[in-house]
This record gives sequence, C-alpha cells and structure tokens, in this order.
Amino acid sequence: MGSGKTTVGKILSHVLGYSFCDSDTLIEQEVNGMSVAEIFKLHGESFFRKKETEVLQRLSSKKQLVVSTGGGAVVRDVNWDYMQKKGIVVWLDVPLEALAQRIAAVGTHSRPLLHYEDGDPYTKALKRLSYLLEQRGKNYAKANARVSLEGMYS
Ligand SMILES: Nc1ncnc2c1ncn2[C@@H]1O[C@H](COP(=O)(O)OP(=O)(O)O)[C@@H](O)[C@H]1O
Ligand SMILES: O=C(O)C1=C[C@@H](OP(=O)(O)O)[C@@H](O)[C@H](O)C1
Repeated sequence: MGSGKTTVGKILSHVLGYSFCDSDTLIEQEVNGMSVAEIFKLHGESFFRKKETEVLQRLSSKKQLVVSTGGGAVVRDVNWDYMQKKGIVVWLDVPLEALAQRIAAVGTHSRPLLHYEDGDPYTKALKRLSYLLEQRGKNYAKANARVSLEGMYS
C-alpha cells in the first residue's frame, strides 16, 4: 500500500509503450463501481480476494501490459501462477515510515485494512503496515525483481 505501484506502473507502461491497468480499479468496475473500501465493508475481505484472483486470471493471458496489483495480491498462491504466467513481478520495497507518510498525506479512508488501529493516520498506517509486512514478507520475496528504496528516506 502506497509503495508507488500505480504511480510507477503508469510511468513504466508509458516508457515501454505498453498498456496499463490497476487490478483494484477492475475489481471496482466489476462490483458495480463500488470502491474497494465499500466492497470490504459490504462483502468482506474474502469476497474481495476472490474477485482479485478472477481479475488476475483474466489479465494473465494479456501481453504488453503493466499491472498495478493491490498490495495483498501476494497472499494467495494461485495469484502467483497468474501473475508469473507471462509476467515479471516487481516488488517495490519502500521503508514502512515512508509508506506511512505517503498514506497519511492522503488519509486512510480508501485503504480498509488500515482502519483497525487507533491513532492519527501516520501511526495507524505504520502499525498495520508493520504487521502486514511480518505476515507477507515471505510472499513479497517471491517476486522476480525487487526495487529497494532503503536508505532513501533517512
Ligand atoms: N516515488 C515516490 N516518491 C514519493 N511519493 C510517491 C512515490 N510514488 C508514489 N508516491 C505517492 O504515494 C502515494 C501512493 O502512491 P500509489 O502509486 O497510489 O501507490 P500504490 O498504488 O502502491 O498504493 C501517492 O500519493 C503518490 O503520489
Ligand atoms: O494490501 C492489501 O491487502 C490491499 C491493498 C490495496 O491496494 P494498494 O496496495 O494499491 O493500496 C487494496 O487492494 C486493498 O485495500 C487491500
């Protein structure tokens, strides 16, 4: 969340002359234009994950496409089959403090997994992102390439 997948993905697609898509946006379109936050609230996370897998499956047959996935796409093994079928998976590994700063600047409203903690947006984001990284670190490490921004935010 907030690592720059959408921002960097759009630039990359432009440089490569590829199309770009954001899997969260496709999910929202499929669920009658509901936002990710509304989908989580109304249908729950497992419904969202099922839709995410369906979208990644559909995208897996496409060529010349840069996909910005949601940060949780790494948790389901089957998603890796789809993401790596024709694609190269790049992990944007940004220090948690920088992620929390970026998210705090725009607020946590659109990111439902950050609604659990108490405190100001920076503290909420930092706490939850630390927990998620502990849970997901091994999954992110399966990426074909890692771009680390360590040391760029001190
Ligand atoms: N390299 C960067 N340096 C500073 N801010 C960035 C960078 N990349 C993205 N951002 C900012 O961080 C926020 C989240 O970026 P976004 O591309 O939406 O991330 P993601 O798609 O991974 O959630 C946005 O406000 C964006 O402008
Ligand atoms: O990390 C996650 O589990 C999620 C990240 C979000 O996407 P971004 O990484 O684009 O914020 C979005 O898919 C959803 O809120 C769940």
